[in-house]
Amino acid sequence: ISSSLSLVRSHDEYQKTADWLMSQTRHRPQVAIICGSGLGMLADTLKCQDSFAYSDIPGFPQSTVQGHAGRLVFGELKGKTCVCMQGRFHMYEGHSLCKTTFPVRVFKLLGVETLIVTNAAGSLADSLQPGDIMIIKDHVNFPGLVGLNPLSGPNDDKFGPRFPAMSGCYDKGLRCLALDIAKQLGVASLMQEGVYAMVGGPNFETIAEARLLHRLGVDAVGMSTAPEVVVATHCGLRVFGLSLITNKVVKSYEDSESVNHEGVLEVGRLRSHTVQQLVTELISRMEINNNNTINTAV
Ligand SMILES: O=P(O)(O)O[C@@H]1C[C@H](O)[C@@H](CO)O1
Ligand SMILES: Nc1nc2[nH]cnc2c(=O)[nH]1
Repeated sequence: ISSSLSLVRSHDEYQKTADWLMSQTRHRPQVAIICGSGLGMLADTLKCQDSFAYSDIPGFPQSTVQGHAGRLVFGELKGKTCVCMQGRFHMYEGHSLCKTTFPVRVFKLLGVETLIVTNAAGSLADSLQPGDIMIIKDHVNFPGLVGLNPLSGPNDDKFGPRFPAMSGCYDKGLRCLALDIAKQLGVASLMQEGVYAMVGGPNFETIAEARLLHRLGVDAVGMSTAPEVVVATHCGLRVFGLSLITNKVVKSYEDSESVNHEGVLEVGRLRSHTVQQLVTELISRMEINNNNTINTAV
């Protein structure tokens, strides 16, 4: 914990990255999307793209995980300006939590109002099958519960309060809208709301851990998302989250199946079209209050 505190970033560092991006693209995004494992294709739907390798963006961390391309893509989607992270940062890669959430505050400084987080997750709920899409209603931030929190360290009042509330951090209006869209697209049978839990990873769960999470009321488990949502909520972003269920978490000693990352990516490919349709329609129909779209001076 003490080593992660020493890695806290200053407001200037976030601002420098935001200023650099604003000097390189005319897009002024209203919506940010973070793509989970195997879900990088969400960026393909953006028109008039400007894209940047993470390695070229000052201050940006680097992706090290297969299925996370490491590219930031700006573009237009159904009349809204978006920025999409093709690849996120995970605690298990060795990044501090400030680093894993660094882009979220940069998005805030770019004028983003709504954050869409996506991830690949294993299901604990019997009602969730591989290929289903879970709208995240709430989360359990296991690392956060024991003090591994991206907001640890001195609070930056310019971003938000010392003690932010987290009840209601997944916007109810957007969740209802997504369920409505699922009905219209004819994919309602694939979708339900549920509780996501973040564990540290990188190993998948033991059977005893899976049983514990199930008894605690967790519907799906993964290795990301919660820190990004905590930081986004702290700085006042509206959040929508979805988990693509890529596997069932093994809960029985009689079950000989086991999960692997290639299988996780494969389900992402199989469901890419549906996830793209849902996110596109959601962005199209969501109301945005700011008119942050394009800067003609760049
Ligand atoms: O970035 P996400 O949370 O989608 O990635 C999940 C969790 C691990 O990083 C990986 C395991 O296959 O997928
Ligand atoms: N922790 C965890 N993360 C995942 N990401 C995709 N599937 C899983 C899983 O079963 N467990």
